[in-house]
Amino acid sequence: MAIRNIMLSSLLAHPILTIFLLPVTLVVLRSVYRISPLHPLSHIPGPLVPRLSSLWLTYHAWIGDEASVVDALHKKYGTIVRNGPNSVDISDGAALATIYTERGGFAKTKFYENFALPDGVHMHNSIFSETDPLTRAPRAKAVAVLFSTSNLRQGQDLIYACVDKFVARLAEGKKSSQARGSAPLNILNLTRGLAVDAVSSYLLGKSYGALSEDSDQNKDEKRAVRKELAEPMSAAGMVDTFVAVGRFWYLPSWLFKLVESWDAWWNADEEVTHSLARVDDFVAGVVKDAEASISANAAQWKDKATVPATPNHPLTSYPARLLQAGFNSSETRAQCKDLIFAGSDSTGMNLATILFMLAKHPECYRKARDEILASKPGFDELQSLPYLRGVVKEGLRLSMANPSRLPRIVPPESWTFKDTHFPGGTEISCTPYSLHLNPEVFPDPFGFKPERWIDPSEEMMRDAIPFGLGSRQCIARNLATVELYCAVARVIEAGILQGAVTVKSEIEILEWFNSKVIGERIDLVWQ
Ligand code: HEM
Repeated sequence: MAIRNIMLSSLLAHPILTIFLLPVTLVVLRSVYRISPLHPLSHIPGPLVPRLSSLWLTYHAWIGDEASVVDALHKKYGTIVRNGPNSVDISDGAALATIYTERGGFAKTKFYENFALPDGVHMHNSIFSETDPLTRAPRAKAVAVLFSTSNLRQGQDLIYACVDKFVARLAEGKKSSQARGSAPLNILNLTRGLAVDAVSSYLLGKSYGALSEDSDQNKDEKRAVRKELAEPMSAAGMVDTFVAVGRFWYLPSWLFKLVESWDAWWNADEEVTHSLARVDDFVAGVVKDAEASISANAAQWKDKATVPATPNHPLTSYPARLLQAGFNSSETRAQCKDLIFAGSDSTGMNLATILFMLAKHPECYRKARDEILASKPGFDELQSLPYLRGVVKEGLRLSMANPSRLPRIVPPESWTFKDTHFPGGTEISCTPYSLHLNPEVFPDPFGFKPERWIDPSEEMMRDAIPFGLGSRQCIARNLATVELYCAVARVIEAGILQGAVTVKSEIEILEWFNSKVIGERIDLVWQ
């Protein structure tokens, strides 16, 4: 009692010192608690610094080596490792089912909400960034049918139209590269262009026109496409801006907003501003078209059976479905913008990686070409060609479009995995990088070996999670898969990769949530 009174009176006597010392004391006490045996995760192995502070993960996310650094922890400490004061990563595929799939899986962590999108002054969570399953459900339900295999089959002409334009641009790029003495062609730019055009044509009811010279795009864009087919498409600035958000997504929301605004100001660039405005205009246009179509067809819509089933009909497009499900125009615009981002970055990166690997491994290219030329597959046969399937699956395994952990929260009732207990509220994750490069499941993990998928083990099927898993897996998995198969098959069939070689031996990335290809180029030249 006496000690307490002495402490209190000295603190009151020096209020300035108290204001300074109190938070420092609290931080020190919290740090001591986090590394003490009293902490509920004290039984999980891991190095000292991440146990002390979540700044460790924040730092590694920022510099872009999070996935490989966490993988190195697994190599040192085992399959279950503590990578933050309240955070654990598991590199054992047996944990996937409970974390992501069974009974809807565990909820996404709050920092997903840092990926919310603006529409003017309003921020909206997208289907991706929404953490509350009840809020996400009606939005996902409104659009899910567009991603069904039967809908995609009906919309195959739209996808093939984009793919054929892409193949033509790639062929032009090859010619121009050869004419300029083997100048490098940035295929990432073209694959991203295909992805934006496929998503916009198939889901938004109108092509963005990233690959078009003869569309109604403005002159600057036409010139950019013509110049060397390696200029960034106009949506690139917007896509890169959202990719870059992944480097500080672990920050608390208030700090995230400050850092994001500072970053936008510090890195202000005319091209990015133009890109953001162009995507905003495009999205505003498709939402307006959907609204006009809904009011023009109000009577027809009353009888749902009369609405045409074609996927790009103005009444059945992605924005039209959201509007008719009762979501306002502002939110619908934000959801559409998210598609342009989610749909172009990952599909573009995966397709470019597959083409890069085929150029790097001409023996694989020859096998895939022989198979395709022998079977002349239609849309429905593509995914059952064994070697082509191996090429696509191996590309998805190695491309690391989303290399880092997919974090979730252990529910309040807690969870025990293989005798290790995790209290409710623990941040828990599996990391695609560690699972995809696990030599016990994928021998010679860095090697590009399509044949390993001809008779895959159960563990391979379980641990390859390029699209995530369970109820929050990629909503557009079927669409992205169809795009990859159609594009890879048509590029191989056209013989464009004959004589192609890669400029670099590896694709170097920053391991942000959506990885960034360093230099934003994946170059090929032709010999
Ligand atoms: C090869 C291409 C693609 C890959 C590898 C990919 C990967 C992923 C992954 C890993 C997730 C889950 C993230 C998590 O659990 O935290 C995800 C979710 C999502 N993706 Fe994709 N994606 C691809 C293409 C697309 C496309 C083309 C679109 C849109 C047209 C899209 C839209 C979405 C959306 C909306 C979600 C959130 C789903 C939800 O939480 O309910 N993705 N994607």
